[in-house]
Amino acid sequence: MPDSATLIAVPADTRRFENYEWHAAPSTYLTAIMATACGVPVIVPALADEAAVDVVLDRVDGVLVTGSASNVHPSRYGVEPTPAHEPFDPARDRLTETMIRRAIAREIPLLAICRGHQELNVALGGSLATEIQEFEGRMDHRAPSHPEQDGRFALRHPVAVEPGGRLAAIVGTATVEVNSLHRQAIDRLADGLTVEARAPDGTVEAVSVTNAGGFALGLQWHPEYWAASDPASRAIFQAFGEAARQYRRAR
Ligand SMILES: N[C@@H](CCC(=O)NCCCC(=O)O)C(=O)O
Repeated sequence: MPDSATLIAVPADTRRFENYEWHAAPSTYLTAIMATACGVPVIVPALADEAAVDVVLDRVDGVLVTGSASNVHPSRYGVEPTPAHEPFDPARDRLTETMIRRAIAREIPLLAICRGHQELNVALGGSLATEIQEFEGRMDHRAPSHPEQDGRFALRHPVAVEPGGRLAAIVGTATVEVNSLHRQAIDRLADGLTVEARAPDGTVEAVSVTNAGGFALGLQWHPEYWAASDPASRAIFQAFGEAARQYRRAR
């Protein structure tokens, strides 16, 4: 049951269809916010400038940065763009960079998923690697080719959770089985981030903001997809919702 007083900002992707440009977010994230975090999602268009982001952040209790098929523009982490880095969404890049930095500065609870996890690293000065499946010793983290979304999310791999870390305190287990739908990953970890979980090939699967006063997590996988059924995914969304309610009560 959503608590109508707890608002979660969700920065939008831009998409073009039916001859219009849309600012949108996938419903899997919005549903997990409502049903499991028990908050109300507020999609923020990728038109918002810095002043508008501040106005939004004055009114929300959490920020959830979604995954996306698009990639962070490599110029944001000092790399020349190549066709392998495409597709891009520069409007989203601008919005999320501002929103992530400001949410952290204000200690607003932050949950950054997949592209969001990568954006968190870039916003704090880290870099990304692309086509990681082509690197020696790395796994293929891309989604299986399948006509149904359940099939694309079906392939699981384990991640080892750092003992004593912030993620470990939420999921309560040494490993979690995660889905995997990405071809980029953290390369240089930003100063200010702590690794919370890794895949068997060393890929950074989860991070926290080291000095964050509250909830500030990035996850390379998609807990939103299984938030209703998988205990670790549910625990992550419940902890995020609880952090947002605490933030609302405190402000
Ligand atoms: N584009 C980045 C981030 C991956 C990501 O956010 N995936 C979300 C799911 C998209 C889908 O449904 O395929 C990368 O590839 O690493």
